[in-house]
Amino acid sequence: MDCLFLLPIFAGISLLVLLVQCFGPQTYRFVSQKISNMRGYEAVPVEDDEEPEAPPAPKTYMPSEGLAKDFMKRVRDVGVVAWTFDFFRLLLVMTLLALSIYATVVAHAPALHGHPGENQNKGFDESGTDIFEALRKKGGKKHRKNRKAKFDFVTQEWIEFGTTVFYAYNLVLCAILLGLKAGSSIRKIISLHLHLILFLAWLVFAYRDLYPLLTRKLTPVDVLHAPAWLTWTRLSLLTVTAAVIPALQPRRYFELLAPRSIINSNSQSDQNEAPVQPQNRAPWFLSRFIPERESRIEPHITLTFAQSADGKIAGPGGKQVALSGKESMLMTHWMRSMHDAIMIGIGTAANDDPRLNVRLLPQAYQSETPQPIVLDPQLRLSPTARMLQALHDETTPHAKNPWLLCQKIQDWDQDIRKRKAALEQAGARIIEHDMPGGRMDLSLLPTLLRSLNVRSVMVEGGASIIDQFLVTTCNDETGQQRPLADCVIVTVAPSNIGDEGVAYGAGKGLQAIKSTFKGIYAERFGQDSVLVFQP
Ligand SMILES: NC(=O)C1=CN([C@@H]2O[C@H](COP(=O)(O)OP(=O)(O)OC[C@H]3O[C@@H](n4cnc5c(N)ncnc54)[C@H](O)[C@@H]3O)[C@@H](O)[C@H]2O)C=CC1
Ligand SMILES: Nc1nc(O)c(N)c(N[C@@H]2O[C@H](COP(=O)(O)O)[C@@H](O)[C@H]2O)n1
Repeated sequence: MDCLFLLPIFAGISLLVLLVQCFGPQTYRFVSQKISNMRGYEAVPVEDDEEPEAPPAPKTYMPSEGLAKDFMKRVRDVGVVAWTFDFFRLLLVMTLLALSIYATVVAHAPALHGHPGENQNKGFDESGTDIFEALRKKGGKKHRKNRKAKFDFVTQEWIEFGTTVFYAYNLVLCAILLGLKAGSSIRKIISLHLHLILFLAWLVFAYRDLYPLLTRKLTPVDVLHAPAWLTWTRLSLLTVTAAVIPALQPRRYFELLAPRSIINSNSQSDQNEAPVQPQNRAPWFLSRFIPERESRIEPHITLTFAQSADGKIAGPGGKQVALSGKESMLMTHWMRSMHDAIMIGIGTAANDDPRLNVRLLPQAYQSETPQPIVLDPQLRLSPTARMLQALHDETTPHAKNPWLLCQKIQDWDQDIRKRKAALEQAGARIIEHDMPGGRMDLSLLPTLLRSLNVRSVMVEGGASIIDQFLVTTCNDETGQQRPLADCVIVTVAPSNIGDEGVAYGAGKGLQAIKSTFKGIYAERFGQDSVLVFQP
């Protein structure tokens, strides 16, 4: 079999794998949710007069600023240079596709070279490149009468047709890539597929046409079937597409080579300090405990917070304290960027007025801002909260409309309804949930997250939320009980707050974590120790 037949096979395998990678986890989640719903109905009989739960409100996206501006924003997110490389690759693949169509037609025109086999020893007849003449003959009256003959491809025609299909598939992937968000998992997957199959195609062509040049007896295979200029043009373009572009295209993590600017951008007082390197480790350190988005099937829950050496998370009266140093704070922002959502209790939202964004990361990562979720049973969040104001601030274009999880609305008085209207007006999305006694049963959180299409959440406190996450369990896929949090990441600062500070875990601090989770890792970030616990 001719090894060029491998090209459409590569495209077919890539398409299948791509479909599994893109839709496999969703399908699994959908099926397992249906199964757990069915199980739930068996265990808890639904009362007759119970209202069926309303479907979740449609997703709120950042408002469009017009096609041109949205497009420029997307290009800036990906990086102008990286995007230009992608665009250049699209043009090259388009040219390769056109040349393959041309080669198919050449192979289809017997006037040019007859059956490929006939030319095997003498090479392609360069004088016969009047393709239009050849086509005219091929598509003549006699030929049209016999429709069947039109599809009567010889091997060489099938080979070129397969190559055309291969490039058409690559062209579709290149075009999709141009429109995808920076850092999205689907962008990473498609990019990997493109790199891999184009490189494999290059290997096949190199074996056919370059390897013979190193021998004394062999002739480049494709020169036997097509004009030499066509063979060498295709090989050169493919070399640029499959080898030069992937080698030269800037990668996102390159920016980490300039850590000093990232760290100092936020603080004047750091100017005279010696350069520090450890923050470079943050994404790699965290990736050991926080799975990649595309590999998540069940929602991943990370519980995280900072504490003083004496186990306090805030000062007297709940006063917010900057416990994390700049290195561990940067690590926390990396952690935020690695989750779909970030969740806090309304106590923290009211007390700290947090922004919950990734502002310490380089520009290219700003689009990785997680979805803010506030557990706010009575809708106490202020409509002027910073996370709502950010929606109307030009300097924070990636701010996401916060979701407020509140109790079901039927018994609500006029005041709460007014607050709801004001919060919605300010950009919040209100999600109602059963909260008997004003508390949501947190063991149902994975189910709720699945229904909201959230694959991972970083829970950032405060005290009451931390306490609940340390003791709540839920069912895993096999029905076994397991801790709700998949991992607990604690930044321990080398300072004491004193007895008046806000404690967690009934005052036991790290001991409370250790009773359920095993300490598995400790890493220094600047002056702070970051401890990781898993069940
Ligand atoms: N050092 C750190 O890393 C952090 C420190 N903090 C500190 O924590 C303090 C705030 O802690 P808290 O007052 O305990 O507030 P919190 O943030 O834990 O929120 C408590 C409120 O959330 C709601 N809530 C709690 N559990 C719920 C449930 N299961 N279902 C529905 N709603 C629920 C209730 O309304 C409750 O009053 C602040 O002083 C803040 O500075 C907060 C976050 C991180
Ligand atoms: N990692 C960490 N270190 C500290 O020292 C902290 N005080 C906190 N607090 C959490 O971060 C929120 C503030 O977020 P923004 O900086 O405004 O984005 C605060 O509400 C706490 O959840 N965390």
